[in-house]
Amino acid sequence: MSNTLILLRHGQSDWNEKNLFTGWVDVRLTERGRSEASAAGALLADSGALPDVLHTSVLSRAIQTADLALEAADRLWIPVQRSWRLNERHYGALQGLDKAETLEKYGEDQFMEWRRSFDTPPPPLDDDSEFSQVGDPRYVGIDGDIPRTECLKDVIDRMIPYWEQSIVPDLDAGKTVLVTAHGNSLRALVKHLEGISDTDIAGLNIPTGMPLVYDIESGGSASGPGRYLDPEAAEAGAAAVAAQGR
Ligand SMILES: O=C(O)[C@H](O)COP(=O)(O)O
Repeated sequence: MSNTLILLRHGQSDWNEKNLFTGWVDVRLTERGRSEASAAGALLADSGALPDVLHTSVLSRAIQTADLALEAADRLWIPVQRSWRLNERHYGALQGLDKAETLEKYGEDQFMEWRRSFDTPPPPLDDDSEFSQVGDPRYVGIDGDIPRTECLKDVIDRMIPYWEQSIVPDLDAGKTVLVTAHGNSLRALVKHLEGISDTDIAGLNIPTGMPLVYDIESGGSASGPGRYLDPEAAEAGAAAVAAQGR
């Protein structure tokens, strides 16, 4: 007997539209992002994948996306748990930089190493940067320090404990679980669920606002690969993410 897990990357954000590295900077959805989120909720309702519980990051773009999707699916009332462990990868000193300018300045290899390598973080962000999260009240009580940069491996290390301790128990209790999060925190979770290698994960891009559904066995293993509810739109969205900066 398996239970349903729905992964949903937030809709287009202001900084997605402007082509800026975002990470932990708390930007909001664009109008297009809001429509993507509502359309995702309508898809959930149409497919009968109605969430019983929501897990989100503590970043507004994921929270807005969940609210809009759940409104469209008439499930605004479900219980919610939020955790910084589902946040986007901290993009270090790249936060706030233009992706195309960064590609031009540092070249393809360095750009892709920072963007998609498994274990090379970008340079750390200074605490006095306008894009730093030091002092942000939502991170009071965070165990350990707020990251100043992260690679994908770091995201896996801080996200998997939350998966195991908070999300898997909901699935094991028979609930349909919606997780609204981010391009790289969801890449980390998909890598874990599908056993994707450290090398091959570089080729995986998660589109904005496209529900990705897994059947999860007791204990948290996926019974097969994830399936997008709208595979054609998801493929086009993933290609657009891959092409950012170009
Ligand atoms: O933080 C960001 O800039 C995006 O959410 C993800 O960016 P990426 O696709 O360049 O990793």
